[in-house]
Amino acid sequence: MSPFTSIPVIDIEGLARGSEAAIGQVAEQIRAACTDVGFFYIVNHGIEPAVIEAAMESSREFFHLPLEEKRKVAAGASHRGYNALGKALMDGAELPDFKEFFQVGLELPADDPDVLAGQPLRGSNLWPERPAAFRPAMSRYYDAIGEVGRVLLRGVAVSLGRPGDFFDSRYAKPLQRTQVVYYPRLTAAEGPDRFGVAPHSDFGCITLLYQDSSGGLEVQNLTGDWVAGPPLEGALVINVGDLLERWSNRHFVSTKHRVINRSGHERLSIATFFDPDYTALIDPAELWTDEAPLFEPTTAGDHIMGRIQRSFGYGAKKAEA
Ligand SMILES: O=C(O)CCC(=O)C(=O)O
Ligand SMILES: [Fe+2]
Repeated sequence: MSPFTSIPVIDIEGLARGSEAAIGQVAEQIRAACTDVGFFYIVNHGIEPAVIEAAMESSREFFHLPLEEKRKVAAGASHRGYNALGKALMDGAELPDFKEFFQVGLELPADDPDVLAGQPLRGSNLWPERPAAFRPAMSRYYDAIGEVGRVLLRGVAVSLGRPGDFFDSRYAKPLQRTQVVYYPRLTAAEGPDRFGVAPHSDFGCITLLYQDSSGGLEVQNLTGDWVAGPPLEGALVINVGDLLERWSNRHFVSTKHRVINRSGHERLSIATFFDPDYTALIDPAELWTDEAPLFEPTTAGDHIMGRIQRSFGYGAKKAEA
């Protein structure tokens, strides 16, 4: 397999409305991209541009507020809300990521059994008072991108030789974490190469990313070269995370990537980690049955919490720098 030099583009229209043959064609492209690259763009995903623009605009306004104001919705144990500069340290990185971010999760009622049982990552979202449009705009985006995630997983299931609804029962109350990420303009103090996000692979199954026009996302191929993942009009960037790599018995690759904001101005992106239910069993023997499994079964929640605890100390460790 030769190392990739660009990221494929897949038109997913057939997944949402197409015939079995159309779904099969998209699934074939998804399979190739997940096997060889671990990254691909999707077009014709069906999200209205106005939904994306409203989320981006109100997020930009939020990040421009004074720090004291943003800190009123600082993230704590539930991992929802605002994270200031210095709060995220990728595994193995020397410096914390040069970014701020705000995280939204699945809204569950207080009497939901998982909430009552104290399941990690569950609970209510934290919403800032200002800007007033932030909550409705982010909630709409959250729902819309979750729908794209579901459609996409249909293609992923078929690409793995499973029925299109294979993932549905594993995504009843998904650990969908949607993060707006704000990368400040780099100044001389940081230097031109400071990582907005240090090289890492994503923790979960599937990530869906919208990025503004700044550029700066780079993806590492097998020979170690960094390949640009520039913004593409109307497209989302999709990538495989470690949990899907594990579930697929390493047939799908979770590719390292990084962000350096070389644009000379601020950069904004919205990353959605579309992951299964906390208790969903991740067993390669179930998804890839014709060979010996390389990994023990685990649950989505155990895997993701383990990774989150290594990267986010919420003040308890060196990420505070
Ligand atoms: O902002 C981006 O373009 C990518 C962010 C990313 O890789 C992450 O948050 O895991
Ligand atoms: Fe990432």
